Amino acid sequence: MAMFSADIGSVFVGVAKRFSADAVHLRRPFLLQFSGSRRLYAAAAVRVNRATSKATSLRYVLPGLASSRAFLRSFVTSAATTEESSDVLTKIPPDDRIPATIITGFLGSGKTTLLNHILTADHGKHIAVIENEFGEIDIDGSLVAAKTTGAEDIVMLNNGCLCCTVRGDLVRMISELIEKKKGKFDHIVIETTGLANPSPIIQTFYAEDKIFNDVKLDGVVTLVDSKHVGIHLDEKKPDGVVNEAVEQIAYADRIIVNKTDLVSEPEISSLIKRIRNINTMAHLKRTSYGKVDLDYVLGIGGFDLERIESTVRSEGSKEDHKEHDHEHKQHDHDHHDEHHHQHHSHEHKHDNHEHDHVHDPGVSSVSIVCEGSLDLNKANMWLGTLLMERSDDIYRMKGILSVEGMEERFVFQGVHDIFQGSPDRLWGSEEARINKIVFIGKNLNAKELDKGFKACLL
Ligand SMILES: Nc1nc2c(ncn2[C@@H]2O[C@H](COP(=O)(O)OP(=O)(O)OP(=O)(O)O)[C@@H](O)[C@H]2O)c(=O)[nH]1
Repeated sequence: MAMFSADIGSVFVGVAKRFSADAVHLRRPFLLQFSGSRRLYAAAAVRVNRATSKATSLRYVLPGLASSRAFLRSFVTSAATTEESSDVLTKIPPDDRIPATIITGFLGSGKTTLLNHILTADHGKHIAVIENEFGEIDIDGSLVAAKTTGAEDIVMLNNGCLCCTVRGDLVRMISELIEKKKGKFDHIVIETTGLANPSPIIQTFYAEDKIFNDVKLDGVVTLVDSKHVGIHLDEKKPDGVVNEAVEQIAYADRIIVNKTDLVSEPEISSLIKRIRNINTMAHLKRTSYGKVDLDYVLGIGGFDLERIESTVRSEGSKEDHKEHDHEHKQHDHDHHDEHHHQHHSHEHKHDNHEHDHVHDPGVSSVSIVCEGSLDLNKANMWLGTLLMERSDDIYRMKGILSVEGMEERFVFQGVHDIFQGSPDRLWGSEEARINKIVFIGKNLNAKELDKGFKACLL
């Protein structure tokens, strides 16, 4: 069990076990534990390390006192690797990390257009931009620079795709930005190449201490070219090769269906259905020339435990219309969303052949909604085993859980093998304890997930 040098004795911390190089299956439960009697908890954001026995980082996100969520703090642990014992040093920086937004989308989908829209809008933010151009000439960089008034800094990442060869450069650049310009900008926007798979970029924010300590991932915004995306979604890739267009949709927190001026209404509707089949969690908007409100793309808290509710509640809603833009307004529509949510979940559980008979390469969303309380040990075992065995295929997940003996709801989110969870508000005395989980991933078996989850209920 890990030990913490910081004064968190009163905090009951669940610690994931570390695994040796050849460990494929859990020897002990992947674990979150709670002290039912205290309202002070630590949550664990845990990177399950299957691939290496070298020291890596476990991350724990400490919500601080339950009443003061604004003090969400993070502390990083550098841990030894033995399974049974590890000395963990903790640092607790204040939660003033700089938010970073990833803008992705296939070639020509409108990423630079959106970026220019962001940079030229009147939002008072100082934005540092990281442009990833595939090739030696930074065409996008000059396009952005030419039109920019709001960018504090534009850094080019050339000669490679952010998702593979230049990931190290991304780390270096963000570190340099922070070292040299900290305080001069308050948001980072990263525009990926059209061929980037967002996953490794997302993981960089958790895997790299240098970044994690100073920067928090705010969200993944995916532009979709309504006119051309169909061809890319249809493209059959060889085994083991990802379809970037599908992946970009799957990882998104916000989907912007762009270039709607070039297609008919029925085409847009059919595309939105198809997108929803891949990702039910993201908010979605249709537009042209990337014209969306800035708070739709900046400050969205897509990886923020405190905002999970808005995702799982609105999950399944077809589209963000004007009146659904803001979270506080979405709450007015709870009943509607809830209803739709459950209905949607049902569809996926029993019929994966819905929605125009489209089969994007095995990437889909699965929702589980059911009332009851979980046996903690069983839930730990189930979730832990699932992540150990399937984390490559589970792109993103979010949920709100009811755990037996716990007065608060437990909220969590994950990206592959990174898991982050925390108790949040108390369950209401009259409130039905309804668990909600959404998975987005490859080859998900809805029935199996549903069965596995329900077997953890008391
Ligand atoms: N008709 C139409 N054209 C658009 C729209 N949005 C962007 N464009 C145009 O589409 C072209 C590509 O837009 P960009 O913003 O450069 O797209 P991108 O995703 O940055 O492109 P890459 O960097 O090549 O991946 C440009 O000529 C834009 O002016 C739109 O909504 N409608």
